[in-house]
Amino acid sequence: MDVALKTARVALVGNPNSGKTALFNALTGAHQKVANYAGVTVERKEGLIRATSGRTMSVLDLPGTYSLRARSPDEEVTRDAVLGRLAGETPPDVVVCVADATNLRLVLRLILELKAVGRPMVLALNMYDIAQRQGLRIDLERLRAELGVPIITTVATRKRGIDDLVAAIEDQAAVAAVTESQWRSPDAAELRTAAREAERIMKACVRPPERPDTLTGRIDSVLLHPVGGLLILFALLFVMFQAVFSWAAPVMDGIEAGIAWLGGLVANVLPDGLLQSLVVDGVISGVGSVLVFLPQILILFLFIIALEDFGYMARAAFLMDKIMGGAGLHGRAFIPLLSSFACAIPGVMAARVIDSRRDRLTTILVAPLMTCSARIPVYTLIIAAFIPNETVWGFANLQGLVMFGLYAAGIVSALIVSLLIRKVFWRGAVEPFMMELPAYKTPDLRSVGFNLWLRAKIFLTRAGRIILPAVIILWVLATFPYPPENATLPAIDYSFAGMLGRALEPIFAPIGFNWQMVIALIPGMAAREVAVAALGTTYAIADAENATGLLASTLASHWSLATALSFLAWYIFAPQCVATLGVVRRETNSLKWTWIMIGYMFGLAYLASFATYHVAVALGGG
Ligand SMILES: Nc1nc2c(ncn2[C@@H]2O[C@H](COP(=O)(O)OP(=O)(O)OP(=O)(O)O)[C@@H](O)[C@H]2O)c(=O)[nH]1
Ligand SMILES: [Mg+2]
Repeated sequence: MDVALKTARVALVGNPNSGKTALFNALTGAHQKVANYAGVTVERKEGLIRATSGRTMSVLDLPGTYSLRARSPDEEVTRDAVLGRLAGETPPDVVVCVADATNLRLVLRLILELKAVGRPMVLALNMYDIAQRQGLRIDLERLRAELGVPIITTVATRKRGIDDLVAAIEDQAAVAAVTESQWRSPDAAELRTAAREAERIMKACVRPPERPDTLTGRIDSVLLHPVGGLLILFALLFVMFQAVFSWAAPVMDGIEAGIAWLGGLVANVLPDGLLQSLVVDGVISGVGSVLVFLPQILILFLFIIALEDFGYMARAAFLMDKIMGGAGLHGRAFIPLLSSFACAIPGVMAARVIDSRRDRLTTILVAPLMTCSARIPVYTLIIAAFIPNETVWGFANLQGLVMFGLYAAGIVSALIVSLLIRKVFWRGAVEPFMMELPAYKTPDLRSVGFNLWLRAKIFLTRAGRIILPAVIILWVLATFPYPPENATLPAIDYSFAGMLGRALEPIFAPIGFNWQMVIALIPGMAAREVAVAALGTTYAIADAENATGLLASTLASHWSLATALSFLAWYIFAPQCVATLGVVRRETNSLKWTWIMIGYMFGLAYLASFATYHVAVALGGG
């Protein structure tokens, strides 16, 4: 077969945080996650390049690595992809080594290793904008001659140099590669030779920057200060949760009013009866009760995305390292745990950056305790209904403070649980922190905006794919069978849902849950925010007079404070998300550990709710 006609396969390889994914996105038009810290990409992602010549090539984005001598599962993915060891895959036709032009020293060794593999290669000198701003002088001609590979300078985030890069890749794709991958793990002497060679090339080709990045150092002396740094971290978190409540309030009121208006409108248009009930009590109340929380989720993500782009997250990891190490967590567990604030699924996957299986398991087991964004609707609903919106100590909003407390409860229990895991299952020292601190970058407004839009899309898609079907099923269960002629109780009491709720109620009565809550917990296993939708549906049907009222005020009139607090405690711990359990099963490759996680989380949830309920009742909250 003609080489030129075959779809060439291209692999992007390079150090962590060198801009591989940004380049992948620029080449393919994809929107994979890009952030300013090492270890963002943990699996291979494939895309298509359409060259101006009309040719298409497939391109692989890979996890970052410093060497082909892989230690952690994510680095193994890269090694195996480069060497063509993945099942059913041949080695790539062209390897594109993506280098951070401002940080060539480390990548040179990787380039030498990659050259030894013997695939046709292109070097993309990325972040060239920063190199130029710093006045870093790289002798490109000399470097090209030393390395014997074509070099293209790129600015992935601005899509600069992309056409040249594609052209260079096409040229290399025409070069016949050696058939066998020749790489084998080097011994100590070879490693030393390679390091010396890299150092020599570095000296020969790169002049130190005229305007070195002193800003990063100056900012770090403040943000990484052992005491001041931690205070700033906590202040940031505090402001974040205050903002989640105070900034979101007006928009949420608007959305709530819109949903109530829509419900009223549809109720007028549709005739009384089953269809009206399905649309108004089921779909609009249920889905609407979750949609209201979109502004809060976006505000939270605005903070997270901006801090990630700025380069703060790796610093936060550095600051937390002592505390995490004390609790038996690996230094590299921070990023997986941080990702879990969005959702435990990417968090559990991000644990692939940890090389020791035990440390990885510990991280995976506690990741779901981090407050994922699906808990926000549950937390906010209960807080809005039961915690007064008042200012304490003259500056802090009480609702924001409670939210902060719930997040803190998740973090603290993750630390305690990992400590216990260490005590019960294994001992031994944890590895200290080992992550490069990236240079600070001004967050790019367009990419922050775009990432927020992606978040909104994820949230809305969940509302359509998970919440909508769940509320429809629940509506059916809560409506049928019809009550008997001489019924004395509300109709829902005679329905399947009512029967189920009543049957399971005794299990949950000791922790203060009523049967409506029990009903909400069952579809709430699919995903946490479904519980809010389910409460919306259940109470809309059960409480027909109040149906147009807002869910928060309905709950406030039906639950005691103790019940509400107990429900919050339940949601800190309970493993209410089947998708996470599936990913834990896949990533640990062990049913045993999945069950251990389910068991300990339900156990903690029940205990915490029990204690919360009884303490609250004793203090007069019954
Ligand atoms: N100024 C500038 N920033 C860039 C450039 N390319 C990437 N970045 C930024 O560098 C950071 C890292 O980019 P990523 O694409 O996530 O890096 P990666 O190599 O995929 O990182 P890992 O997946 O963790 O290995 C992000 O903040 C990007 O916005 C560039 O050419 N110029
Ligand atoms: Mg990446």
